[in-house]
Amino acid sequence: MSVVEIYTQLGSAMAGLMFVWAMYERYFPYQLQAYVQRYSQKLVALVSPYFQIIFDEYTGEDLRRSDVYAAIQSYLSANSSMRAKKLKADVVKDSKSVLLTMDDHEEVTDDFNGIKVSWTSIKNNPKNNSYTFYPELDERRYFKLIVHRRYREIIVKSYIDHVIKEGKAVSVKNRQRKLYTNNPSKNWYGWRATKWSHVVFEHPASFDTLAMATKKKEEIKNDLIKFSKGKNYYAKIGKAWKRGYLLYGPPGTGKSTMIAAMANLLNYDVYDLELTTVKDNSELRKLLIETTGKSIIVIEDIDCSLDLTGQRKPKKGKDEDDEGKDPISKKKKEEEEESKKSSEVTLSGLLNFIDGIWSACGGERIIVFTTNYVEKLDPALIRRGRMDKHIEMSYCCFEAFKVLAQNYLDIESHELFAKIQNLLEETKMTPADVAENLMPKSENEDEETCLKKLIAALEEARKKAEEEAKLKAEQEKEKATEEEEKEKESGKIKENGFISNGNCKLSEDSV
Ligand SMILES: Nc1ncnc2c1ncn2[C@@H]1O[C@H](COP(=O)(O)OP(=O)(O)OP(=O)(O)O)[C@@H](O)[C@H]1O
Repeated sequence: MSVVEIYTQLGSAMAGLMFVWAMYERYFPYQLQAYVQRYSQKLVALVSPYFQIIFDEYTGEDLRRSDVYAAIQSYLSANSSMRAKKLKADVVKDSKSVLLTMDDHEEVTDDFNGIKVSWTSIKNNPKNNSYTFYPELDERRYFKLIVHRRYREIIVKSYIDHVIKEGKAVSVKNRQRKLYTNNPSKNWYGWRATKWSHVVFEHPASFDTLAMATKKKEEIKNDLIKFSKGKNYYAKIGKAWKRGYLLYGPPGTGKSTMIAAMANLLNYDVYDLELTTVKDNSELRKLLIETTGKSIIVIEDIDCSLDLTGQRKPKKGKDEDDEGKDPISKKKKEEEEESKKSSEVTLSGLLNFIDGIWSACGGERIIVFTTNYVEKLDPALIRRGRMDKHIEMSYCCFEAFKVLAQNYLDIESHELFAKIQNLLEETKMTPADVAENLMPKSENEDEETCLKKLIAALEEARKKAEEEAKLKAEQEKEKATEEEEKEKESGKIKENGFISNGNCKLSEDSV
């Protein structure tokens, strides 16, 4: 047989096969095709020396995106970008870098201790969109891992763990951190539910720019780092991997700035929990479960968030209050009532949120409360173990000022520093106020002008404080004199044997 004849026969055989395949795809019932595919795969698996593992993108009854799939995707994106022929590009992190992932139906090989494995990313489109009501639900993506049977044990026991661990580390490095907040929203049935929504977290604060005494700052930093590396330690002592911080101090002392610095140091997400929009304890628990690991859950101004006494005020009878009211004010009152009762979160609900059995789900979470009035808080809420570390954010000291001078004016020392140091020792000024004075307001304002501005503000604050102290001392003196006079008066009456009772005077014996 000549070469030409061979090619002719091969060509017609191919054409015939393609025709049969097209007929099969088009006219063979879709359900039967699935059977054929399944059994042919089983047959291949029986004779093939390779075995395969499938990792679906969506798993579980509620079809949640699988963490394992995401980890594999990250692992392969880091390892395949030099080998895969077709890559997909995604922009990450401040739109500055590009993340390359394997495109659909691409195959790459990986090497694990000398064992060759093959990964393929597969996307199955629905066979026939017209059959399905929600075509996109039928789309399936998965990774297929193929490896020789003889390495089954090592792959199952070590390789997959290695891929997931590495992949998670890559995701953490590449991810954009998020700032979540809970917003009330109406669901389909009109019920109000509060849900997390997020924006990209981009606060520039860091421990370097945080104005605070160096020793205290280092202590907090070390505590945070120790916590973030403490997974095994927490497991060993049988404690959930979480830590509570209470930040207290006057407004403008850097409590919010400290939270941002914490998140940036640990590379954590931030969940800013607005308690007043949480309906009740079960909704609070739901929000907690929805938070992810590597996160800081913040409740700012906890003292004014809710009436967390653990006791609800008794509700008044409706008619009792509403009588005689016009419909508009009645409606207004109803709305007010609605918003008041909108949060029925109790102290015990919040305590459960912090360290109840549910709080252990997920792990690696920091809970931060901030308050301007620590003395107002229920001791149960802030006892050690719940709020493990209490940090006082106080007025600006000289060390903190030096950080601000470096941040705002790029200077480490100046002849006016000594004067500022003396003034800061005598006067209370928040870092926010110091920062405001140090910030140049125009191009003409150089460092000296800004430092002089701060000195003037400090002297003004000292004068005000002295006047206030003088006034207070006078008031106290007046009060003391009044009390003394009252005591003298009552002493005189007692001496005369009478106690004054309004208009009439009674003898002591008759009382
Ligand atoms: N310790 C600090 N270090 C650096 N900057 C600070 C510090 N304290 C305050 N600031 C500056 O003052 C501004 C206000 O501070 P911040 O919001 O962190 O204070 P706060 O204690 O959270 O106040 P509030 O109790 O009113 O919420 C910040 O944007 C920051 O620029």
